[in-house]
Amino acid sequence: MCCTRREAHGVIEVADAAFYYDETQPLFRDVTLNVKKGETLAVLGVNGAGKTTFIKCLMGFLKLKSGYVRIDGARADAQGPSAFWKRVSYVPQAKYATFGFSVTDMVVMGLSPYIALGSAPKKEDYNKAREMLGSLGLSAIADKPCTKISGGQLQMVLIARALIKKPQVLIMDEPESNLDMKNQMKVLEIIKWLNRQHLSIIINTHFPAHALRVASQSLIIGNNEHIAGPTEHIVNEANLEKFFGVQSEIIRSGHKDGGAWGVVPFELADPLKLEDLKL
Ligand SMILES: Nc1ncnc2c1ncn2[C@@H]1O[C@H](COP(=O)(O)OP(=O)(O)OP(=O)(O)O)[C@@H](O)[C@H]1O
Repeated sequence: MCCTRREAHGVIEVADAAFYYDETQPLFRDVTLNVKKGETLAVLGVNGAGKTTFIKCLMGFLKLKSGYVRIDGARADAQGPSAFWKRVSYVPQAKYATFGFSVTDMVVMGLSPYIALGSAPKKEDYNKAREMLGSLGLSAIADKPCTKISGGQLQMVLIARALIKKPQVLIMDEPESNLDMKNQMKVLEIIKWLNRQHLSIIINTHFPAHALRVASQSLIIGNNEHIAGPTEHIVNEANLEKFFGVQSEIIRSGHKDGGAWGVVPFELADPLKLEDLKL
């Protein structure tokens, strides 16, 4: 059966991508991958490996040193910001809010590519925002200032802000890192549901089990090398030891919805020398 060019080549195409801050220490090079419609790619790697840098390059916040990114068939660096941000939503790592916008105002801001410059949001925009907050179980904090909610609540609000404009592509930087167990599950459920709505998603994550659960493809960025491919080939015990220096056991539960995964780390490949620590 025939398919559209986008389905064949991916909604997000990355070709031969390379980036460094310091030329002698490239963070990644020759990264080539395709994320198709309705697929999730998980990006993993140790702290400082370059995961955030990679997604900043995808969104044009940083310019690749070589290679290119295509979103929906068009070079990302050739699309105007308005066209680009109608297609793509970004959920940054939520630490704390510095501006005291209300939660509802923050979510309405997600519609900014559709609100003409100098115009105020309409009543229907606020209604959409309240509906989105309701769907994510956040109605109780709708009127609070973002400076007075927790880091995890802010993370969920930023997800609501990203989804309100109905993007084709969602890029999330460690969306579950700040969240309690239930909210982590909510984020994973949201990702799977969005895939079923044909969104293409990239998440940076520190949870290999989450990659196994929601991502059909994974990229692990390491020191001087990377690997990418189907998640079950990439996120395995050998690669967790190689790229993270941790010996672990991967366990699959018999959960009804495609299975849930557990990654049990049991030993550092390079143990700490705590006997040298003078307390
Ligand atoms: N603006 C910058 N200038 C120079 N070096 C930077 C800059 N931003 C980040 N780096 C360095 O680039 C490397 C990759 O950083 P990045 O934030 O992409 O890592 P990460 O994999 O997302 O880490 P984490 O898991 O800790 O969030 C780190 O060594 C970091 O110190």
